[in-house]
Amino acid sequence: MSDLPQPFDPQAHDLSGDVSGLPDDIEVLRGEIDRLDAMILAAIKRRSAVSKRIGAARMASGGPRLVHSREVKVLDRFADLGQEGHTLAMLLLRLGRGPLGR
Ligand SMILES: O=C(O)C(=O)C[C@]1(C(=O)O)C=C[C@@H](O)C=C1
Repeated sequence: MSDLPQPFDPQAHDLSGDVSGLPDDIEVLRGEIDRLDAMILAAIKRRSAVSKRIGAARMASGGPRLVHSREVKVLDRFADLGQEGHTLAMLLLRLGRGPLGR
């Protein structure tokens, strides 16, 4: 096995929306939320770092800082969460590209 970090594999985790198998125990349910928040935070940090790497690589080869078509794809991905999904996707894009206008 390589020592290189492997791409995130969502299938290695139970991320299904069906929570009917969980017990009606607030402590257990809170534990699940804590576990998910830790994963979400780690995933957001990793996404931001990967996004910055792409931006740096693109700009190093003379490309633009932003790619509108890719941003539209990201926004589409979150569309099933409605307006909140749009807001969330915009926040993810902002975290990855850093402050604009500098
Ligand atoms: O996919 C790219 O080309 C990226 O630079 C990544 C990313 C993103 O965070 O998803 C960031 C900035 C671009 O405007 C579009 C998308």
